[in-house]
Amino acid sequence: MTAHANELAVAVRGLRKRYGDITAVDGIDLGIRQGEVFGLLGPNGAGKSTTVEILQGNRSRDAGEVSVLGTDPVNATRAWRSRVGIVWQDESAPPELTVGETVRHFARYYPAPRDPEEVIGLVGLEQKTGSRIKALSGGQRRRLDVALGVIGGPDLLLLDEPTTGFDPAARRQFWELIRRLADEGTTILLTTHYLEEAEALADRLAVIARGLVVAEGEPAELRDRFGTEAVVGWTESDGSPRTERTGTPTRTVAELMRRFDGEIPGLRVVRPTLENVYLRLTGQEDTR
Ligand SMILES: Nc1ncnc2c1ncn2[C@@H]1O[C@H](COP(=O)(O)OP(=O)(O)OP(=O)(O)O)[C@@H](O)[C@H]1O
Repeated sequence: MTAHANELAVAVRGLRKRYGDITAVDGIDLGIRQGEVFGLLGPNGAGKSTTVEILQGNRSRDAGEVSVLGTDPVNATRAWRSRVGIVWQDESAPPELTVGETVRHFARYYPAPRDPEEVIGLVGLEQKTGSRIKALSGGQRRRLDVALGVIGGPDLLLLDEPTTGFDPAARRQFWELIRRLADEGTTILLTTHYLEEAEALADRLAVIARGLVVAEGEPAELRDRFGTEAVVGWTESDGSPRTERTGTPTRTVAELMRRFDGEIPGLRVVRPTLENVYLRLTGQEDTR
């Protein structure tokens, strides 16, 4: 790949993957800078997991160039694997082991692991160090999975839908954990269905739909770029509600002011949220 690509933690160009007749990934380009939290956002079946599995070196691809920490995952070595943290859902650890035993056990797989007690503290499980895995709640179990993903001291952490099934409080606690890891300088790629999650965590995000990146940028930038239209609503003299989608809401309101000669009945101006933008980009917009 080019010299520029070497500065990126993850560089993907023209990635394609088919499963029989299904095109899961249809030519994806991605560039993830070192130290950033990058969100891969998209609806079910968009191709997020397939992409992450290819980056992990756990799935073959049909076409495209992929560089993860300067290496093609197809040529993954043990040394490379120790630099890429993967958070598995329900890492297979014996349920009879305690949290402390499990983290210390996994640390032995790595050449330069982090301190197990420090990692347990990082994920907020210090009160549970002596608890058996089978006694953990779902959210605590997920924190343990993250602890096992970072115990090797990775430069890059890959998280595939880390908070699916969490209640809102657990999700917020998990976000804090991700921010703490990001503050330490770990590059993080996370996939999510939740726009709120991508907005809360990601420095930049790519929206993917039908195996393609349909938009990429900072959350605020995407809102500005795709969300310039506003909906102006008002009530006509006969009481019927009206709405108009417009790129120049001020002009629309000025015209209405002239028409109503002052106060406009039921006036509202609604700017699209990032959620509206996302739904439009992924083709799920309610067009009523
Ligand atoms: N092992 C597989 N064999 C056949 N088809 C697959 C396989 N894995 C994924 N697919 C299909 O590829 C497409 C993309 O799936 P993928 O899991 O990558 O999407 P996703 O964005 O992660 O979706 P979700 O959010 O539902 O996990 C889907 O149509 C899916 O059904």
